Order: sequence, then C-alpha cells, then structure tokens
Amino acid sequence: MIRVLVNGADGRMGSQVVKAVVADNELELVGGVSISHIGEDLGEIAGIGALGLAVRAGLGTAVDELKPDVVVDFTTPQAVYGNVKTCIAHGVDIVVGTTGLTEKQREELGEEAKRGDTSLFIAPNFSIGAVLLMKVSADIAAYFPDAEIIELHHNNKLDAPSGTAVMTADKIAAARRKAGAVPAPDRTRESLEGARGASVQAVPVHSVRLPGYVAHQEVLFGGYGEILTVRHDSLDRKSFMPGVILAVKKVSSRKGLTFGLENYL
Ligand SMILES: NC(=O)C1=CN([C@@H]2O[C@H](COP(=O)(O)OP(=O)(O)OC[C@H]3O[C@@H](n4cnc5c(N)ncnc54)[C@H](OP(=O)(O)O)[C@@H]3O)[C@@H](O)[C@H]2O)C=CC1
Ligand SMILES: O=C(O)C1=N[C@H](C(=O)O)C[C@H](O)C1
Repeated sequence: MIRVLVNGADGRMGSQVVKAVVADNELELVGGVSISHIGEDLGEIAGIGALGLAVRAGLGTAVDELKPDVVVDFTTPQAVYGNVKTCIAHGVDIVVGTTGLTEKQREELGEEAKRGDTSLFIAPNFSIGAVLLMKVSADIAAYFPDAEIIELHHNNKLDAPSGTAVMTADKIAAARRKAGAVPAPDRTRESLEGARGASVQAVPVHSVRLPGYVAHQEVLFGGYGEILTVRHDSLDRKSFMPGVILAVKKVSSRKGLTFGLENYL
C-alpha cells in the first residue's frame, strides 16, 4: 500500500483526490492538510462520509507524524514552492498539480529533490485529453507555426495564464524550432494594452475567467486559407483523477524532477 497525504485536502481538487485515493485499493489515505477546515473530517468534506481523518494544519508536522510515502499538492501558486521544499526536507516524494511555479523555480526544486534523493513530479494538467491536446498541438505547429491559445476557466482560478496554456505554448515553440517553422510577424499595434493577450514564447495566450467553466482550452492554427482548431474540455474535475492516481503510483520510480504526465503514459 502506498501511504498518501493530500495537501490542500479541502479544496476543489484536493477533495477529489481524497475520494480517488480512498477508492483505490493500492493506496492508503493517511491524512490531509490545509489552512482552513482544521479538525473537520476529510471524508465529510469530500462528500463520502466520515473517514475518521481530520484536516490538519502544518505540512511538516503532518509528514513527520503520519509518515506518508507520497504527498499530493493541490494548493495555491503562492504556497506550492514552500510546500515542495518542506517535502524534500522531510525526504518524502511529492506529486504537484498546483500551477504557477516558474521554470526557474521548477528547475531549482528539481535539483534540490535530486540532492535530497527524493522524487518530484509536476504536471500542469493531469487529464489524458489535455495531454493529448498538447501533443497534437506540437505535431501541428511544425506545419502551422501561426498559433494562438484561448484558455477558459472558472472565475475562482488564481493564476493566468493557466499552467496548461504555458506548457502548450512551450511545446509549440519547441516544435517550431525543431522544424525550422517560423510564424508570420505580428504587425498589430495595440491601441489598448493586452488586446493581443499575453505572449508566451511568441504564442499569444488569451485567458477567459467566467463562472460556469471548469477547465477548457482551444489552440487555433492559421494556414493558407484554412484554420485548424483543437479543443479540450474538462467538464468535471474527475477528469484529472486517473492521471493523479497514476502519478502517485509512479512517482517513486525516478529521483529528482519529472515534468509532465506524458512521461508516465
Ligand atoms: N494539474 C492539474 O491537472 C490541475 C491543477 N489545478 C491547480 O491546482 C491548484 C488548486 O486548484 P483548486 O483545487 O481549484 O483550488 P482551491 O482553492 O479549491 O484549493 C486549494 C486549497 O488549498 C488550501 N491551501 C491554501 N494554501 C495552503 C497551504 N499553504 N497549505 C495547505 N493548503 C493550502 C486552500 O485553503 P483555503 O480554502 O482556506 O484557501 C484550498 O482549500 C491550482 O493551482 C490549480 O491551477 C487545478 C486543476 C487541475
Ligand atoms: O485551476 C484550474 O482549474 C486548472 N488549472 C490547471 C492549469 O492551470 O492549467 C489545469 C486545468 O486547466 C485546471
């Protein structure tokens, strides 16, 4: 049995992870941590009935006392860097779904994990459909280097652009370089700053935040008299759970940083 502790256990994603871990017979949920709902039952919060496990405060103390094999982190862009450091310092493997880490922070944490002989897995998106959308976007970019991303999320999302959009833009840029495919220069002069979105590796990214959305992304490729659009929709946070469970089971197989769910598929 792999002993799992969920950080951010009372959140939208954390409570789904609680349910998914409890439902898997190779995993054992040993606890959950957050900054609110302290003392409340993890199962009650997740809507599956009492589990006899209370939400705890303090990741380091919880790791010391509950001795998980793996911590799963779905917290906030502000908290995640410190959380990973805490896990590495305590010698526990960590699966990170929280977005907002910069490339520099990610690499830094990867080095620290390697030095600490721990395993760190980070994925901006755990849904298989989103991973495939990124893969085909990279394939298409070799032929259609002119691309723009529209990502659409619920209005409680704290970061923009989304981690998925950044990773998609990075993959498109890498595919362009590999193929020697150069996008047409953007000659637009914005009369209002931001009108053309954020430029991530020269890929414009437009972030929509509205109640009603869960997590969605379109990648639009412009060609000679044609447009190719790929779109993925996470309609329910359940869509992320097979990927999270896979990562929990695989994380210990590689020390240091592994970035992206495609590494496990
Ligand atoms: N990789 C992927 O596939 C996915 C990634 N995400 C990412 O996951 C993250 C969480 O998203 P979501 O669940 O919607 O957000 P929520 O706000 O619903 O959940 C975050 C939870 O973390 C708690 N929290 C905040 N700070 C800390 C801390 N220092 N230690 C422990 N717990 C803390 C919050 O408590 P409180 O409520 O009191 O603030 C909250 O309950 C985001 O970065 C999001 O982008 C989301 C979906 C899929
Ligand atoms: O905050 C979310 O909800 C999501 N965040 C991730 C991201 O930033 O890409 C993954 C997914 O889009 C849902």
